[in-house]
Amino acid sequence: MPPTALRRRRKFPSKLCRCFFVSLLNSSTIYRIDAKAELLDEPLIKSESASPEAKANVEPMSVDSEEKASPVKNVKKEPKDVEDRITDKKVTTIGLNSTSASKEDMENYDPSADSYHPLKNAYWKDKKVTPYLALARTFQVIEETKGRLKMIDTLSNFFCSVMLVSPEDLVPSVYLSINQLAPAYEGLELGVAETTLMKAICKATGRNLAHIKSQTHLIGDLGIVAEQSRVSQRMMFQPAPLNVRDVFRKLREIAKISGQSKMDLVYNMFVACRSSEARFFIRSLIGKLRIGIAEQSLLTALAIGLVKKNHIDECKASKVPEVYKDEIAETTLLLKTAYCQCPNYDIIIPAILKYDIKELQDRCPMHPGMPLRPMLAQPTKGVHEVFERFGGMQITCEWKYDGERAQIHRNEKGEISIFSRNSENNTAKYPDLIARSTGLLKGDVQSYIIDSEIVAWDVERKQILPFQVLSTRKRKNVDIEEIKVQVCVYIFDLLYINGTALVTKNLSERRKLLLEHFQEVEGEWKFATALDTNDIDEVQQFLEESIKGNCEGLMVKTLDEEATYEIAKRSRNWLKLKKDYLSNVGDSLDLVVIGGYKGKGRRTGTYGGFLLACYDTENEEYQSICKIGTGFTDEDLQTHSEFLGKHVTDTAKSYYRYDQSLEPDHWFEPVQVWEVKCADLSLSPIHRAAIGIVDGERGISLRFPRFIRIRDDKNSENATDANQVAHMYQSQDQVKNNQKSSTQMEMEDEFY
Ligand SMILES: Nc1ncnc2c1ncn2[C@@H]1O[C@H](COP(=O)(O)OP(=O)(O)OP(=O)(O)O)[C@@H](O)[C@H]1O
Ligand SMILES: [Mg+2]
Ligand SMILES: [Mg+2]
Repeated sequence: MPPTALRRRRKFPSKLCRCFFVSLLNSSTIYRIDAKAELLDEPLIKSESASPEAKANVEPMSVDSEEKASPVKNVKKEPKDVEDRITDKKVTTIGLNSTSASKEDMENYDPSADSYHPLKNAYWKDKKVTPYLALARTFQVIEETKGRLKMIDTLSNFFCSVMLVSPEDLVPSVYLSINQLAPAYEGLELGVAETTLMKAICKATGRNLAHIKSQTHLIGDLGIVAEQSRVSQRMMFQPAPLNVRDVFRKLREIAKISGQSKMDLVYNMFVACRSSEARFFIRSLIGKLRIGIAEQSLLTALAIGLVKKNHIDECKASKVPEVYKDEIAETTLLLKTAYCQCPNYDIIIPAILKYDIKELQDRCPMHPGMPLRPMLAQPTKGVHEVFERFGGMQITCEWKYDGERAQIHRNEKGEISIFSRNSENNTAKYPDLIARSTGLLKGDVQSYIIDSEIVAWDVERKQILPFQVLSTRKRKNVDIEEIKVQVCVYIFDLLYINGTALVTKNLSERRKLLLEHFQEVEGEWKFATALDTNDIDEVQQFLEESIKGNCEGLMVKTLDEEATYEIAKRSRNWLKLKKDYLSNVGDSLDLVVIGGYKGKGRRTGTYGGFLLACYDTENEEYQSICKIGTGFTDEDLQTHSEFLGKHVTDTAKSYYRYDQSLEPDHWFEPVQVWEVKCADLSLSPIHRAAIGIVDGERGISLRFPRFIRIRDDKNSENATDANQVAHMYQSQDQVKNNQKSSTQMEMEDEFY
């Protein structure tokens, strides 16, 4: 079955549309806001000698002490006097054009409510500056939400409000929602040590360090401890309320400075935090927001927010949800596609606000220095399958090198950047490549982007070394003098040259330009060994040669037809043919470790087994696929236990799908990906991988899974996708032949 036929219908747009419509239709409420109440949002001074009138307008000094780490939905009733100030006096009824925010609006801010109206409920609309509190409350409700669709809808409501009333805050709001300070590839990290934060919290709240430490140990979250500690905070001056753009600016500043001034800045910001702001400010600094919003959810939320914004005025009963469903799906696709070639919100967001979404791809072009999502390949299990797929199309076979994918960029200034498969900036890892990069050029080359594989190289024997050798190379702060593992780069594609993107050209043209502008240097820069042939025996022989040449097998690619470079796609125009998978599964899987089982016997003191999951990109959830206890050395288990022990969570994440019978001793955050091989894939009554694709009730599990290695170059959203799992299951011979063996009960590994 072709992979497209495996795709389930996307469920979420219609549900989201429903939420959207409910929220728009319920939005005719008339709001009562006290004109005076806006004063409550200003910086206030507590003064014992203040006049009674003055006092009436002053936020009580104890406001923090009244705030609890309570969910937004259980908003505490204000004391009568405050309530009076908001509602009793000078009550004015206003509609859409309200100009002032009431404390009530602020306290009740809940973008997850069915009645939420992105314009009417954006209580900051008169000031046009987004309060950090609105974002923190959004995070708070998202954290309490179970379903991913609802989480995304909530975030889209907030984004829509920002787009409508304070659009210049959209960039910082987006970065804060995924806890980044800049595009991921710039690698700007906060790096504030937990003890520094604890000290700042102590100083601000008067609590002692031992207390904060023990609370953090107990609760497992310094963010919550920080929020609760603020109950004891007393101060003469209530600092000005925080807003999104200042918080973002300050976080960037914090990332760039060190020592006492860093500590002071953290302290000053923390003191100004109100209610849940403290929780999320501290979590941002730690680097774990814990709201479960990652890149794909964020992009979906942005797209939905954009559609909501575009229809904010015209949403009448005459507009049927179906109309929006398609628009949401199209907008999401266009946005995600543009993001693959331009993963930079500083560029994308102003463009979506200014131009039609259909222009986005042209408005945000690729350019050197900014990684694009690499094209990926489909696994196959034999030369015959390759020929079945490609029919009469002209193909080329290239050796498949087993190293690390590298997208190498040179901009007009001559600066070189190297990006991993996962678009991480690996430039600092390869100073040796940068030093010798001019040797590669032939003729007039100012800028380029090449696609390649870096492999470890034995300089004396002049041969490729296994991946394991490359993985021992230092990752950061590499000093060129101290490099022990030499590397050679095997180039297989050219995506950009001298200001022109080549991704829409065919491989044969791209290859021609590659050979025209670049040259090989022995043991440093090589073109991937290739053979253009449509002869099945020659392909078979070339495969054998590639194995003798220390490669994994072949990559088979179309040359002229259907041969463009498909950014971010797992394309059927690139097939991988791996020697050791020719007869069974076709490929290894890259799975996320979501739980650990305590070891027994020899494995006491470490985890003895783990629960693994694949990633379902459509529902954005992790689905259990197998338990694993094989393939680990004692040292591996030690390393895994130490690392994963730092990422234990109290309960399973709301976006983990598993059967109760699999409940591990510890759940983990989805932080690590492992490459795993298995004997085959079978239908499972317990596991949830690809559930609903192949079978409505049963998922798919791996039989005899074996740990191969950690995939540092993949994050958990790059793990093997549910559709890939389904495809691998379907491609097995026994399934194809409809034999019953695939329905046998799973055989789990023993962990002892
Ligand atoms: N000639 C080549 N053309 C393309 N890719 C190559 C070539 N030689 C080696 N590679 C590497 O092979 C990879 C594809 O196969 P591999 O099984 O290693 O993928 P992966 O990194 O595990 O990702 P996935 O399993 O998600 O496809 C490419 O990403 C690239 O790093
Ligand atoms: Mg590889
Ligand atoms: Mg792989």
